[in-house]
Amino acid sequence: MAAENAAIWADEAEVVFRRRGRPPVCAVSGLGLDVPAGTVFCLLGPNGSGKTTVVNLLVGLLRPTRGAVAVAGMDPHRQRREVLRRVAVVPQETALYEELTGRENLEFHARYYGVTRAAERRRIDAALELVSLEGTAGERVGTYSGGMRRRLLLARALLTDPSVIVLDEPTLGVDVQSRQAIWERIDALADEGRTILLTTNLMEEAERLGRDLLVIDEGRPVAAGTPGELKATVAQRTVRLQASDEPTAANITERFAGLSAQRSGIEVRVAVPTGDSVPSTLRALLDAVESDGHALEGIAVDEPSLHDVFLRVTGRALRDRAVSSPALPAVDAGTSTAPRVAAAEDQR
Ligand SMILES: Nc1ncnc2c1ncn2[C@@H]1O[C@H](COP(=O)(O)OP(=O)(O)OP(=O)(O)O)[C@@H](O)[C@H]1O
Repeated sequence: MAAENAAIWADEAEVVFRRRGRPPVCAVSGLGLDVPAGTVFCLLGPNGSGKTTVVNLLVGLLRPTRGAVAVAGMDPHRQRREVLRRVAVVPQETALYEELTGRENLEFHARYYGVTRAAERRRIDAALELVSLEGTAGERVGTYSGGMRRRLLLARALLTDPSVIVLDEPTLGVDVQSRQAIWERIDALADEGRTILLTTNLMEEAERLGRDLLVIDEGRPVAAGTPGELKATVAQRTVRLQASDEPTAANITERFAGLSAQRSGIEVRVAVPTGDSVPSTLRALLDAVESDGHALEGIAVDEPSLHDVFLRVTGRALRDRAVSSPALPAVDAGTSTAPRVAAAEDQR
C-alpha cells in the first residue's frame, strides 16, 4: 500500500535527538507502518522504547531525521494544519482545565479547533454520550477520577470528527472498569470506519484491541503481526498434569522424559511437540498414564501468551534508565517540541 492509500504510513523513519554536549539519542529507526483505514493498530514496547516519539512523528510534532511518514495521505510535519483537521491525538498526560467543567473543556477545544457553533453542541453531546460522561459533564474536571479524565480526553479528540485517532497509552493508570469502557469505545470508533493507532505496554490491551501489532524496542521494530501470528512464533505449548502424590508425579515425569517433562511437586509439565496438535498429545498422555495405572487430579493446557512473545523479543532487562532520564535540552529532530517531550518525561 502506498503512502496516499494507507491511513498511517511510514517508510524507514528515523528520529535522532541531538543534544549539545551529549551523545545523540536514536529514539526511532527503521520504522515501517502501513495501516489501512478502519483498523486498530497497536504499537507495543517497553518504557523508553520510542512509542511517544512515534506518536509525535505522526502528529507532526517531530519530523523524521531520515525516511518518511504520512497520515491520511499527508506529511504531518509540512501539512500540520490539514493533518490536525483529520487526525486527533490523545496524549499521555491528561492536559485538561481543572477549573472548567467537562463540557466547558470540550467547548473550549471545539472553538479552538474552529468547530462551527452549529456542529459544536451536537458533537459535544455525541462525544459525551460515547464516553458515558453526559451525567457528569457539568462538574469541574478537578473532581474527576483518572478514568473519567481519560474518557474526557477521548471525547475531546472526537470533536473535530477525525478519520485517524492516535492514542498514547490510553488506559494508563485507570481502573479495570474504565479500561473496559475505553476499549469498547475504541472498538466502536473503528466500527465507524476511523483508524486508530494506539501505543501501550499492556499485553491484555494489545491482545484485546490490536488486529495488527508492531513491537518496538530501543526504537527499532522487533516483531509484527496479529496477536495469533506473534504467539505462533513462540510456539511452546505445555500440558500440566497434576498427579495425586509426588511419587506418581516422579513416575509420570520419567515416562515422558522424551517430551521434556519437568516436575514441580505433584505437577508435571510436558511440552507439546512442535507440529503436533494439543488434542492428540493429550490423548497420548492420558492413554499412557492410564495404562501405567496412575490417576490424575487435574489437567490444564498453557498456550503461549503475548507476554511470552514480548519478553522473547524485548528481553528481560529492566528499562529504568529511559524512564528516569532527566529533562533534556533542545533537540534537532523537532521544532517547538523539545520542551513538551521533556516535560512529559518529567512527569513519568
Ligand atoms: N526530547 C528528547 N531529547 C532526547 N531524548 C529523548 C527526547 N524525547 C525522548 N527521548 C529519548 O528517546 C527514547 C524514546 O522515548 P519515548 O518517550 O518515545 O519512549 P516511550 O516508549 O514512549 O516510553 P514510555 O513507555 O516510558 O512512555 C528514550 O530513550 C528517551 O529518553
